[in-house]
Amino acid sequence: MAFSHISFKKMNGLGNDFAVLDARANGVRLTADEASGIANRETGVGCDQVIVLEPSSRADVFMRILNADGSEVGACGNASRCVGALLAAELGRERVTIETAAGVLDARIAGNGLVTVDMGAPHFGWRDIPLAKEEPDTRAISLAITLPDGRVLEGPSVANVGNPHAIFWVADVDAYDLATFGGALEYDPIFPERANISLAEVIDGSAVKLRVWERGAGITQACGTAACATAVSAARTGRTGRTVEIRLPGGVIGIEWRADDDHILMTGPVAHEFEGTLTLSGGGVTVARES
Ligand SMILES: N[C@H](CCC[C@H](N)C(=O)O)C(=O)O
Repeated sequence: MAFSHISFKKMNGLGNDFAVLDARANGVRLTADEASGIANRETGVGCDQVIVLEPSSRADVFMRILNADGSEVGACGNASRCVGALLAAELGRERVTIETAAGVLDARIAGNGLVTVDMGAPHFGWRDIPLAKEEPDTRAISLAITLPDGRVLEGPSVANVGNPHAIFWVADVDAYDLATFGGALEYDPIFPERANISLAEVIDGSAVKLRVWERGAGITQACGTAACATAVSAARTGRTGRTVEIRLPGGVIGIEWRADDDHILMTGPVAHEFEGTLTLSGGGVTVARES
C-alpha cells in the first residue's frame, strides 16, 4: 500500500482557515477525496481550503488551491497572504511571488503583521465571470431568488478576480440567513463554474459589511477574493470609492483598486495555528499534530 507523509502548517486569514501542505520536495498530487478528507473537521485537519505548495518556474512557489469539497480553483486571497508570509520568512525577503492557476501574484510584508497581495485586475465581461448567457450589465444581472419568507434578492453584481463572485446588495446583512440559500445560488445554472455568493451592506463611501457563502466551502469567517470582488463592484456601481474597508465576521480586509493599472491590492493579517504531518494511504488521511 503506497503512502506518503506530508508536513503541513495550519493557518488562517481572519478565521478563513487552511491546511498548507509542502509538496515541493515530494511532488504529491492530492485527489479531490484526499483534499476533502484533509478538510474534514471531524476526521481530518479541518479547514476551508487545502493549499498545496509546489515548485514553480515562474514564481517563488506554485500554490494549488482545493476547496473543502475537493474542487480545485484559481484564487484564494486569504491563503495568498498566508503563503506570502510563509515564503517571506523562509526566503528572508519582504516581497515574494506566488503562481496560481489564475496568474502570478505579488505578496509583500506590509508591517504590523499585515500582508499586501496584488491580486491583479478584475474582469467583468459575462464570459469572464463566466455566465451561461449574455448579460447586458454585469453590475446588476438578471438573477433573483425568493426566500422562504417571501423576500426577494435580485440584481447581483458579478466579477471575476481569479474566481467567480456574485454580490447581492442589502440594507442589513444580518437580516438574512445566508447558510439557508447560499448553496442554491452557488449552483444556479447561470454560473457554469458555480460562484462564490456574498451579501454586502454599504456602510459609507469607504466601508462595506460582508457575509460570504464560498463555492465549495460554504459560510466562512472571511473570504479575500470576495472582499476584492465586492470592493471593485461597489466602486464601479458608484456605492464607494476605490479604497474600501471590507468588514467580515472574522475581521477587516483593506482593498485599494488602483486607478493606473486596475490592479487590486488586498491587505490583511495572517495567523499561524499549529503544524503537523499528514499520512495519505489508499485515499485515507491520518493527521499527526506536532505543535
Ligand atoms: N471558495 C473560493 C476559493 C477560496 C476563496 C477564499 N477562501 C478567499 O480567501 O479568497 C472559490 O471556490 O473560488
